[in-house]
Amino acid sequence: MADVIVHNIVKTYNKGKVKAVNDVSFEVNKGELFGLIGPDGAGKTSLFRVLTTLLLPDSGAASVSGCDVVKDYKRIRETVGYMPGKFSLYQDLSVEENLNFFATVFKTTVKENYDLVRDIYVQLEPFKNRRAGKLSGGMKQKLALCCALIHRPTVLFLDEPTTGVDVVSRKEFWEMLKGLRQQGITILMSTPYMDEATLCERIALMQNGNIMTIDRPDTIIKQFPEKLFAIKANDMGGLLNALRSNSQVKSCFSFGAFHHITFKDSYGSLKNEIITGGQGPGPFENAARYPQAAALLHALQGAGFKNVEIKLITPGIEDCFIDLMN
Ligand SMILES: Nc1ncnc2c1ncn2[C@@H]1O[C@H](COP(=O)(O)OP(=O)(O)OP(=O)(O)O)[C@@H](O)[C@H]1O
Repeated sequence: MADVIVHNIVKTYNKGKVKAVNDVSFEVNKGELFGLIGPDGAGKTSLFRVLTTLLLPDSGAASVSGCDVVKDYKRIRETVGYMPGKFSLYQDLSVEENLNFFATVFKTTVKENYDLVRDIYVQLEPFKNRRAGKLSGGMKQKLALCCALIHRPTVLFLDEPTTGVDVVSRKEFWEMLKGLRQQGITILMSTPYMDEATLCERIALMQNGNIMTIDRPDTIIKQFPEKLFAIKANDMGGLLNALRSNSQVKSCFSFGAFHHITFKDSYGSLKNEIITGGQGPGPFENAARYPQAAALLHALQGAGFKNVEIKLITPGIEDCFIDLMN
């Protein structure tokens, strides 16, 4: 059953000049962990603000736990939890005071719902008298999550909860979300980090106010339409230029230690073969099977590149995102 229903929502700013959310529709099932994945400016915050009744949509309809975001806004405010992207707790109040404050606003007590936040709050307890403004980024994030949960929401909206947080805290945060899902809370979270996409049950890839695709992360990856290769050499800057001007290369993007490329010829009968895993580092081996990759290797070596390495890889969500954008 759908807990969040979004139907043709449009949200514009500046008298329609900026289209932040462009006719977006999707549903989030009860108890699901759903990710809205997209870069800055994609429209994630605007959509969250519509769903949490902080902004009115220009058109379209949406409901959360059966309540309409316009007509039933009071009910939604009582039943959902919202952790905004910007830290929005009271910096001058202590950890404990912030939590008590949010519990009181929602006409409940910390004691009443402590079981829901206990696993998170125990990590904050040693600092319970510290002012929120003096907490580390990871601790602020945990406190904000506790405050968003303290009234036992049915749906939790988390707007970029891991942005600007260190890697260890990000990992811990995802562990906490798994725990919350076991409690049956529906979670809708947004993130600009593509690597977090695979931690969600389903994701929507969003760009310029539009949803490009919605599905399970592994399904989106399987739908990547080409063979993808990772390539590196001694001169990565020169390699990028060489690849982008090579007539056989269809797309080329820099991905950390490698560049990712696809070829114009998708290898005919191999096109629909599912790639099950990366083939590990090492020189490109199967020249007969992938003649264009072998030819490219040869051409690059001929052009003076050293230590050229090409390997067939499984695409990641970022590869899929770039492919859908083009
Ligand atoms: N109050 C506003 N007035 C005018 N334009 C706005 C306003 N808020 C957002 N926008 C614009 O709407 C578009 C979508 O912004 P939004 O904040 O919803 O995206 P986002 O994906 O959450 O990105 P970010 O992480 O940067 O917040 C952007 O072009 C942004 O500049």
